[in-house]
Amino acid sequence: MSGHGTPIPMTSHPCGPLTGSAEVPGDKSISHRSLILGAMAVGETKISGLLEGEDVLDTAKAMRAFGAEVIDHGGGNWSVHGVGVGGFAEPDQVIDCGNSGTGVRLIMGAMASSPITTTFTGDASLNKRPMARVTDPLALFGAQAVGRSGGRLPMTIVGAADPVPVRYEVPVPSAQVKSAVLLAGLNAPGKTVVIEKEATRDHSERMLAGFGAEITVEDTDEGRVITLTGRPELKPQVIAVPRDPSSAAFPVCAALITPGSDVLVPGIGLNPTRAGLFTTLREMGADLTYENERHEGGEPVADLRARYSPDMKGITVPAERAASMIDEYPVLSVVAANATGTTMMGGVKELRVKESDRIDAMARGLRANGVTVEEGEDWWTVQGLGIGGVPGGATCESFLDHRIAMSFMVMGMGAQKPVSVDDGSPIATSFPIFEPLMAGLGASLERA
Ligand SMILES: O=C(O)C1=C[C@@H](OP(=O)(O)O)[C@@H](O)[C@H](O)C1
Ligand SMILES: C=C(OP(=O)(O)O)C(=O)O
Repeated sequence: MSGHGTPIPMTSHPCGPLTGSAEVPGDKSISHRSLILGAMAVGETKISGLLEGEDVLDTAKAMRAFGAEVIDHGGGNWSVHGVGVGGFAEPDQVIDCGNSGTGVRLIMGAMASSPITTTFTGDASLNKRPMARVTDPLALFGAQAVGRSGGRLPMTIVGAADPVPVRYEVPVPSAQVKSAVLLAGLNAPGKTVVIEKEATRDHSERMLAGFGAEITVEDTDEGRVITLTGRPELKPQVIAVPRDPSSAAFPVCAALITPGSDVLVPGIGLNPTRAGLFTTLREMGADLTYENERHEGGEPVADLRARYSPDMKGITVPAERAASMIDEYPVLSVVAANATGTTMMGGVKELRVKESDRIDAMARGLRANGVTVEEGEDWWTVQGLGIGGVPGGATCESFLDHRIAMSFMVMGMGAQKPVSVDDGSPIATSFPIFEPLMAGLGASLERA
């Protein structure tokens, strides 16, 4: 798990064209959900293309601790023999979710309506992140939580012996909170209703329907209203995990800012609740096209083709697009530094409670490398220096945050001087093949 090991300092050198095909790993959000819902189904779920990053491996380990049989068949092929809704055993060990907010919050939801007690912990980053956003609604089901001050991990959840269904309006745009409530609702008799004012990624809703749960989604004046009927028997599924658009963002953005590049990123999930970055890049003038558009496993998929784009312009990113690209703002800010004019990113308060405070982490590293950044509580602007205009030459802190580390590695590829990070080890949480994949395209990454 990241944060427990030795830091890995890394440097990215300015490089020539990036070319070829970038086969990025499976989607992290869908991978977590496949394992968790597989563990709550009756029978064997088969998963191909699972992301074998540390975050997801920690979720696999947790599902074993709750009694599911989780088998790694090699090559991204996994099977999960589930124990059924309400069938979780009480783990006899602390559940360590490493660096993963998704892992810990979804698993808390999945166990909260069962009469078992579980203690959760994580690495130094996860143990700083807010958990009350999940334990508040879980208390409505009858679960109790005792954690550190400020609702932080380590934390013990005493699941509800007699859960009741709830109606809950999610106060922050968060698919993790929405999903935790839905997963808890699975073992509550009756209808659990979750309302979200802004649409967030909908993988849980899609996958619950796929597993045979009774779930409806309505767009109303109060927002998206999701209604789930509790105590279903979930039917095991065969799941092909699409490739992760949040990982695709790195080779795509690297190609846009590196002279002469032409990179194909095949088979990327383009669920509209996830594709905001690509829309934004196209609005900035990026030469980014969708080829071979198709549907796979109920999700829209395309091959992305990104070519060097010397004429990108700064834009105001619509605040209502934030949820559909929330993990992509760090790398977008690197592209913004290589565009002309100012890029304004508003409505992004959530960036401050990710693996790091991502506005602060990016602002520090961008400034150290010669880029002007202004920020407020829920917005930031990046002053573009034009293509190739980033001076570079400095070392950035990654704050145990994979997206920060990878974003600065991308920045180095198009900068005037190399860019370094103090610790690239968190990259393994979501994109374990980042270094060989980028090197295969022509990037020059070095471990110090
Ligand atoms: O549900 C999910 O799989 C995720 C939801 C998002 O978090 P929030 O729910 O905190 O916005 C996102 O940042 C995270 O990487 C994955
Ligand atoms: C925010 C992220 O993940 P998590 O919340 O699962 O730690 C991310 O992957 O960018």
